[in-house]
Amino acid sequence: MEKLVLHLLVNQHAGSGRGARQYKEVKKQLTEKEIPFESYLTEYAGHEKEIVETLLQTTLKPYVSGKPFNHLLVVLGGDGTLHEVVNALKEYPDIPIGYLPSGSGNDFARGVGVSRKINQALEQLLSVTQPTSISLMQAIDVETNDTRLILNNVGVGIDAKIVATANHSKAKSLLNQLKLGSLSYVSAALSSIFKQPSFPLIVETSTEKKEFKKAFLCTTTNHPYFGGGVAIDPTASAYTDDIHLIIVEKIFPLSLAWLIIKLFFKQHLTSPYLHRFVDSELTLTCPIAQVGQADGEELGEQEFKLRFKTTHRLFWM
Ligand SMILES: Nc1ncnc2c1ncn2[C@@H]1O[C@H](COP(=O)(O)OP(=O)(O)OP(=O)(O)O)[C@@H](O)[C@H]1O
Repeated sequence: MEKLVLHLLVNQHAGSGRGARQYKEVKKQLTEKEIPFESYLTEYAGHEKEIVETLLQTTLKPYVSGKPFNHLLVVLGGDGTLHEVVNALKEYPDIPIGYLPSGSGNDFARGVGVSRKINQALEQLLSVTQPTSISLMQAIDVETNDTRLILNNVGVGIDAKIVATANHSKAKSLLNQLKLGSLSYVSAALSSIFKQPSFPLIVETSTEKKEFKKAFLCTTTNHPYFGGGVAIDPTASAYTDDIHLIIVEKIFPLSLAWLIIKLFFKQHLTSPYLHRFVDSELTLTCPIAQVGQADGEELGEQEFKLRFKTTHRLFWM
């Protein structure tokens, strides 16, 4: 039987340089184990798509059970890099993707159970013999019909502001060097939380329509984690078709502080200030411009009308 060739798509800048260090370790391990591999290093944001398009023409094939499968695409980077690759392969859900998390937050790895220790993640990857189907969200812009695949979550309001603050903070790089990348989201949260205004929001599920006049946090999630390991909905799972939406309305600072404490102890879902919707399909309308984020990538400030559905793709895990 031919050996599986790994095609490593690497963002060396992920996790403020963690990607480069982990790539070195992975190369060493693969060479020692005599596992054949090719590397493709991203040189700029968006380069992932071009690399994937070239590989699609030359190398990548869908997985068919019982047939030889010789070339595996493996992403080494953070959630943002994986998001780009998954979207570049939107039309090819049967081409499996392996993943070695090297970002700051690594929420997808947490959500699907991939180790955030590089050697263990590599061991996990190399022990896989057949791919697993994982549920992703589709975020469809109702006006334009543009569709993005989402690994983790889409946020409007405070979590998007936290993502933007973390992405541009000098502390992120320092905290990543100290292997405390997740804390960059905590420090961004502390500096953004009292600046975020409330905004109106309309939620439509298959059974109800609800309007919020003063929403503050609005996160649609595919699995429990956002913001580098905060379990925003501990009951969500990337192995089911349910989409979980969490909304928190603007409340007094003391009540908010109490809710945040409960969040860290995973006791927040029972709070009267928190609204939770679970459905296989839902629509979210924010009629005034707000900041948004998708898998930690900034969507800028805009009005949102998004329909969420689920879909599946194969991962080598
Ligand atoms: N060579 C590169 N130079 C600059 N940006 C890059 C490069 N390669 C990829 N990118 C972009 O960098 C962005 C962030 O990458 P990624 O999310 O993987 O790392 P991170 O932000 O450190 O991790 P996390 O999302 O877990 O916090 C992505 O949008 C990706 O497309």
